[in-house]
Amino acid sequence: MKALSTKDLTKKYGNKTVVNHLNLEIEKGSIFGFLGKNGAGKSTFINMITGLTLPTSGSFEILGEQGDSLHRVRHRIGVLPDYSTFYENFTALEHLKYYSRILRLSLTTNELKEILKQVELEDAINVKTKNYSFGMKKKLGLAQAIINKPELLFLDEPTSGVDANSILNIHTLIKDISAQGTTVFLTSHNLDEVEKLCDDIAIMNKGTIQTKGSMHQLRREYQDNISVYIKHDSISESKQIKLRTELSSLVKNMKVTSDHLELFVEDESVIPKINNYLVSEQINIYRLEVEEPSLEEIFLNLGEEKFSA
Ligand SMILES: Nc1ncnc2c1ncn2[C@@H]1O[C@H](COP(=O)(O)OP(=O)(O)OP(=O)(O)O)[C@@H](O)[C@H]1O
Repeated sequence: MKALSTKDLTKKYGNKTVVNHLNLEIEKGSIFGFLGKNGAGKSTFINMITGLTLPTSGSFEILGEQGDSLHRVRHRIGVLPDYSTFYENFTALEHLKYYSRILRLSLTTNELKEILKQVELEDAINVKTKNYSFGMKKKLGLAQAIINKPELLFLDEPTSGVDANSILNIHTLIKDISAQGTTVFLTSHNLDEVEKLCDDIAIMNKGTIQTKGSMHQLRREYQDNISVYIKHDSISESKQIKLRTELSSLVKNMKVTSDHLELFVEDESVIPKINNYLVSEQINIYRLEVEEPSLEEIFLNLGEEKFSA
């Protein structure tokens, strides 16, 4: 079952089409990465799905309900917006108490403190949010987004402005939340983060989806060459020459040395063939490493400018 599916979802501001007939399906239980350059239309898309702005045309279904009945599933959704605003004179705990009352959740003070602990705000529970840093506000926004144990959680840039240690903690938290069955919809300009966390990815460009698929599919689709490094026994000069000749039909490029091979292949299906050949030649292999292209390289292959936050 899908957690979210959109059909020709479109948003125009005046003559400008910001989201253009967008069709997207998000599998339940997945961590979905939604990427795109500044101004691609990501936040506008989230705003439509979470009811902050109305679509110009098209439709969507969220947690089994049509988009125009969003109010029926609102309590099953969590949202961390790009920028959260808080009452300056409220402490973090007062905020969560207030928010849990709005959502009619009967959470005890200890339960609320536990949520603040999850986002590493346990030392700042009683500090007024006017004294919070940008990163602390992000964490409080995250606490607010997960307070209702949502089935579908939207995270808009969850780690921007957050220090390195806290980023690791937030990644662990996202994985834990996902492991408990929550579907996570994540936007981020941090490609390493997306690569590390997300099962499926869509890349948006000028209001449309430029490409989508699992990390594995995208790698296969956009990689030019697969780099293979093989460390082996020391071999003689004549054996190196023989290797060069035998491998030339399998690989695109190669460097043959006495104790290792550096190969570039077009298709991973030739890797077992290379391995079998080395074994048949009684060359002992100590290490075989296949280097896959990173998400950043996939972007470069898409003809996109290098990403920056
Ligand atoms: N309320 C609005 N009125 C007019 N234009 C808007 C409005 N909101 C967004 N836009 C325009 O829509 C386009 C897409 O904006 P959006 O914020 O959705 O992009 P984004 O992909 O989330 O970008 P970023 O990564 O910078 O957050 C931009 O050109 C923006 O100026």
